[in-house]
Amino acid sequence: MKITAARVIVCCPGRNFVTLKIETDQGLTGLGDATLNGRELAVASYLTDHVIPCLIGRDAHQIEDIWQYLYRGAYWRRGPVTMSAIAAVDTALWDLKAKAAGMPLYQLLGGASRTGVMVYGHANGRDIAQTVDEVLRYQAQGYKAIRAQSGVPGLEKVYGVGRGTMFYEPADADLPSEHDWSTEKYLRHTPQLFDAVRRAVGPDIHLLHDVHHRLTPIEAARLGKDLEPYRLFWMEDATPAENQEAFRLIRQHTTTPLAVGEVFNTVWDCKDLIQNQLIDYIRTTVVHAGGITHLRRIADLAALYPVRTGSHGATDLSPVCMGAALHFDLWVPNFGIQEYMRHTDETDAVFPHAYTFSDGFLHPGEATGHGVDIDEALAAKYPYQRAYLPVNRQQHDGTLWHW
Ligand SMILES: O=C(O)[C@@H](O)[C@@H](O)[C@H](O)[C@H](O)CO
Ligand SMILES: [Mg+2]
Repeated sequence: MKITAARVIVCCPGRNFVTLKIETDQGLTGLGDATLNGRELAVASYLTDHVIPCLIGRDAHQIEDIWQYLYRGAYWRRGPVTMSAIAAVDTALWDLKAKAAGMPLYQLLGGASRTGVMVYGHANGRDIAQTVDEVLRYQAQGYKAIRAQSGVPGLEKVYGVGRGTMFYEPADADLPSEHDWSTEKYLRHTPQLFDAVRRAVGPDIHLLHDVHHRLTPIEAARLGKDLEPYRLFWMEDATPAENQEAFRLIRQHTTTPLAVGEVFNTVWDCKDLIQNQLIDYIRTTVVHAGGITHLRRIADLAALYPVRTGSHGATDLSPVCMGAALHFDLWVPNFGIQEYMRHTDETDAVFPHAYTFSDGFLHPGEATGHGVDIDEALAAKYPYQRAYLPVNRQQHDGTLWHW
């Protein structure tokens, strides 16, 4: 099956998405997500100007060889732009191979290891009361796992709380908007949030929280200890993880499970975290960690320790990534949980898909391939609109901090 053409489709149905479409001489096409929030055009150019010329004429069935060619052959390895581009090619090729085999992607990976993919929803509120109401709303919809993020008294804007409650979209301006931050106010407030949430939902709902890289290791250790009475499923991105060793300090002080990795793009970013059992869940994704091919390698390393998967699934990962992720999640033996921030109706219309939600679980469906398509005519009605993620400054002196 020869690759005859490939093109990048950039669209903005409420937010920007970058999609790679690969065509073959057998009339089959494959899709891959290449969306990198706030840096979309960098990946679009990497694909169009540097990758696609090398794909034409290659055998689409040679997924591994093409992956190695694009990784080793780039010389400049790793990084979010390179690995998102490789991921898009890899995902499209797995889509093609499963379609050519006449089966859903999860069957090609090794079949279903579970009946469905447990997901967690995002309950966000401007304050504790509204966040509790949102958590109860998700519980009523059948979610078994719910992430809670709320505004912090004294801070105007914080991560995870957007305009309204149904959808949170962090890329909110033509140039980066500025948030203010106070670790002290956050550390005082968050245990109160989870005391109220746990009292409201009872003991059986999995509760999650995203610190979003904001704390130092010792501050993260303190928060982990303060949250222990509320039995979190995980505390995510407790501290920036370029220094993987930093998690050893957190690990020494708390039994609150730790998750990290949505910004990682190869196994090298998490090798030490996994091998030293400094985390419990690895959050790497199909779109940002080199596609299905590389994500399997990360999951296999994690399975030795035993670290489970908990892939990122925010609105800025397209339905193409979500579809492929669900096939991966249904198969992978050391599955933990899948984030499901949901997309808007206009996004879902551009990306028709086979996956379905029921009673707190997603299922990828039985369509061949990953089961997600793109309506190119509709996508063309939503041209790219530059949008940046915010930046964050310490409230007391304006120091640029982690967003
Ligand atoms: O866990 C999460 O969903 C967050 O960390 C994301 O919303 C993240 O802020 C965005 O994906 C960044 O583009
Ligand atoms: Mg996160």
